[in-house]
Amino acid sequence: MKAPAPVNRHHIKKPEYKQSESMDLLSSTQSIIKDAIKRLGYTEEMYELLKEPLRVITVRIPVRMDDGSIKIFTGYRSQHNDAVGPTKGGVRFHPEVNEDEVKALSIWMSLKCGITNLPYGGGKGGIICDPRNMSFGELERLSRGYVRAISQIVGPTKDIPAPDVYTNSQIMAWMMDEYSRLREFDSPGFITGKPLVLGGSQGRETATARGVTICIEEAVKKKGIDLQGAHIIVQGFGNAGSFLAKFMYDAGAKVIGISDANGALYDLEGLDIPYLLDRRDSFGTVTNLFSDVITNQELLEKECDILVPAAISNQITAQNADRIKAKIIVEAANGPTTLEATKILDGKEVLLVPDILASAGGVTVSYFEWVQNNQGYYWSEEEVARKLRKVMVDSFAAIYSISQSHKVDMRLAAYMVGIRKHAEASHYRGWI
Ligand SMILES: NC(=O)C1=CN([C@@H]2O[C@H](COP(=O)(O)OP(=O)(O)OC[C@H]3O[C@@H](n4cnc5c(N)ncnc54)[C@H](O)[C@@H]3O)[C@@H](O)[C@H]2O)C=CC1
Ligand SMILES: O=C(O)CCC(=O)C(=O)O
Repeated sequence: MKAPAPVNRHHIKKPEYKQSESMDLLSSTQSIIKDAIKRLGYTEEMYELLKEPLRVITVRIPVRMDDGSIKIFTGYRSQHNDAVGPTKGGVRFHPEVNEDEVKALSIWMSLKCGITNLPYGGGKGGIICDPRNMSFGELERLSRGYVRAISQIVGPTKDIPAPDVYTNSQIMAWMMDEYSRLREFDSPGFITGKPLVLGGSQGRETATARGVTICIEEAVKKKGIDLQGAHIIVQGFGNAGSFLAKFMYDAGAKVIGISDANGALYDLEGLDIPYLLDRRDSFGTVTNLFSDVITNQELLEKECDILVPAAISNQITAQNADRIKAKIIVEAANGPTTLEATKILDGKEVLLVPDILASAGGVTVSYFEWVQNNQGYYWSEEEVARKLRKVMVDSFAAIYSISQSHKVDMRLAAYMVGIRKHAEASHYRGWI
């Protein structure tokens, strides 16, 4: 790895898509839900219920900017299905977030909670903004404004937000503080991913990466690969990607590539991950400190044993799937691989561990945080790690076994496991 050099932002090349390929996350997820519901023997009415969220709210949030002007931001909160219990899921701050994406993400949260057997349905939120160009004060006012705008439909027994792309424990703290000013019956269980001093859980910050790590450990056993010395590429160096890279480095694997929104670093000898972790900023950016960067798309196509997309959606498509050389892909990001690409990779016998399984460690420890908040009794990091491991190992085994017995790919198997609880609960409630 070369020493830091003057900033040289690499041009971000968008991935190419085939004309016929669907990049629409909502319609893609609906088509798999349809297949899963049918294979489980449920009716068309059940599909009609579960293919869309029960509730989606769009809000407009006026925020006083530092220059004195007022800017109006648009935000969303989507609640997929609350037959099992309150809805749960993160809030992303991103310039390209939109209503359909938030709807799809809330459906995926239901699937994750179904797979890990948490007493929740799925929820998700988003605000169209670019926090990288906003001050601390502007971000605080936006976070508080969002909570005021959605306060009627969220709460510790209704819908519990958490961090996602470009949001963090500080933003969760502001949101919790705003909620506690609005509601008489304050509870830290309104939101998870909080700082430890405000009722956060040990292990939540690293939970998504821990869950991905456990999936990698299970996947290499299936493929007969030794993790020690295995070559790993991680796309994204934020909460999910950076801790994952560190866990892989600590396990003796060789992390040969990492990336962020500006480009990618690649070194066949292995990157110095602790050095990079020390230098990344709070948005998971580090490559702008280097001059010898390649593009994200070039990185994805490099030879490796394990590829972990841990950034954004639609990165592996029908256009590049054929050129992907990894033997195992573990999806830390939500929706990084299109359906067409999933089929191509399955044909190449790549073991693909899907997002709704691989990234479920985050919501699992968020659930632990909510339980600890509700009982007012806090667990050690070891206890959280032990409980998380059991959930992830059992979930991986259940999905792998369904994929083998039904001769379907791991994604469809995960949908079959994840949707069942919501279908059953909706049925028992007499909705269908
Ligand atoms: N934080 C969590 O607990 C969970 C996160 N996830 C998913 O993991 C993924 C990453 O989330 P976090 O690490 O939390 O976000 P983050 O905001 O901490 O980091 C995002 C990373 O992606 C990079 N990135 C952004 N745009 C990019 C682009 N166009 N090309 C390449 N890289 C780009 C950023 O530079 C940064 O390194 C997302 O898909 C998120 O939904 C899934 C489950 C839980
Ligand atoms: O921690 C949570 O509740 C949700 C995490 C999340 O948004 C996700 O898994 O995509």
